[in-house]
Amino acid sequence: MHNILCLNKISPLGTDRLGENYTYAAEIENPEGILVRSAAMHDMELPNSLLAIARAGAGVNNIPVEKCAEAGIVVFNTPGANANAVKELVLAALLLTSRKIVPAIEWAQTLKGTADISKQVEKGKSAFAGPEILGKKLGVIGLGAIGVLVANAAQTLGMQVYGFDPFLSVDAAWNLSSDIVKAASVDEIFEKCDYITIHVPLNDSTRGLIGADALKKVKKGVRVLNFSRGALVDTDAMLAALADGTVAAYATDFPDDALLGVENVIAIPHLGASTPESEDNCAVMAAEELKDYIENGNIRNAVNFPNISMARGADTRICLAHRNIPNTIGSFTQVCGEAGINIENMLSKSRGDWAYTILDVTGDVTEDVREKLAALSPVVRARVIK
Ligand SMILES: NC(=O)c1ccc[n+]([C@@H]2O[C@H](COP(=O)([O-])OP(=O)(O)OC[C@H]3O[C@@H](n4cnc5c(N)ncnc54)[C@H](O)[C@@H]3O)[C@@H](O)[C@H]2O)c1
Ligand SMILES: O=C(O)CC[C@@H](O)C(=O)O
Repeated sequence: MHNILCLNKISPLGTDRLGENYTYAAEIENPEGILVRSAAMHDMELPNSLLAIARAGAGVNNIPVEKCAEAGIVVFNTPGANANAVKELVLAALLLTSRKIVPAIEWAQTLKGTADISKQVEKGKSAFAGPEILGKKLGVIGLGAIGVLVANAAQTLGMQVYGFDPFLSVDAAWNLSSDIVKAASVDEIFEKCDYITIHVPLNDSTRGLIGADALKKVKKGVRVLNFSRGALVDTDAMLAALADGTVAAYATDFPDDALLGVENVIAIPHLGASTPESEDNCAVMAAEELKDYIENGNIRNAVNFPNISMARGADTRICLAHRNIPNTIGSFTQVCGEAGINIENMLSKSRGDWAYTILDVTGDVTEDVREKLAALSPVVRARVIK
């Protein structure tokens, strides 16, 4: 029986995929896998039993990814599985930041029980007028799974869309409408666009992407949308820009105390991925990634080890997570050779500092052999699957 710890509520469609050999719960002894959404894991003690963490979602900034690699724990995410849900909320936010819909609805509610509501409506509505998005310039920073969908959809709504992504993938380039203008720099987006939406991961190089410097370059009255992570936008700088009218409206999926209650801030409680469809998609993908890794040692959609999959070709599989340094594979074959183990099939892949090798073997892979492999200095995890 494989134990899976669920740190957040995970759609049953996903947990059902694990099958009868799995037990999953919010509290469980010796978990081999963790299923998580946004739960903060940086201060969590990682049990020795833990082989993998699957993030049912895109952002992995809640997980200590490098610490996991050092411990031989593979971290997965579910690329694109919630992208449409986020795209739809971003489209809503384009309109919410334009047409003052939220304060207008709140104001309309205050009319309840008062006299001659239709007259008051006609008199009061001018306070909530706002521009159309048709023909306006939208800058999309980050053209991954979400950014591409947002860019293409906004273009079909009649916006002039500028995109910026210095690491654009080939897949994203294929999916991006040819009408999207390629911005030469992020500054071009800041300088030209009436609306800016960010769809990049939070990391050391993107933290504070929209801060005081960026807000000095933007067009007056720009509308900013942040459905990626709160810390991508410097809250103090944003509050100053809202106060002096540099930013006409800021829509964020990541409210903080300083933003709540501020005029022209639309604060949404992290609802980007909260649709049944995306919760199902993410849970299914995460569960399948975890199951294939636990049962076969295959890696699909990891963020700290290479993707690597091989059909099972012998009774016993040895999986080695290791540092990407010379002569490591030679040391594996030497240990196997000395133990009389024959390697039938082998696959090794690297990703930056880390690598992963699968050996399908015949012969008796004893615990002693596994320990010898685990003791090799580049190896962070040696696993035998029979
Ligand atoms: N609000 C929500 O509920 C919700 C849901 C899903 C994802 N997210 C957030 O959105 C982010 C993006 O999700 P995704 O699925 O599109 O991820 P993705 O990995 O498919 O795309 C991210 C893109 O950002 C690009 N990028 C990285 N650094 C950049 C930089 N400095 N400038 C411009 N582009 C840069 C990458 O090249 C990549 O194309 C996630 O990391 C997550 O934080 C939020
Ligand atoms: O799980 C969620 O609700 C949010 C997920 C989202 O922030 C992500 O990064 O995929």
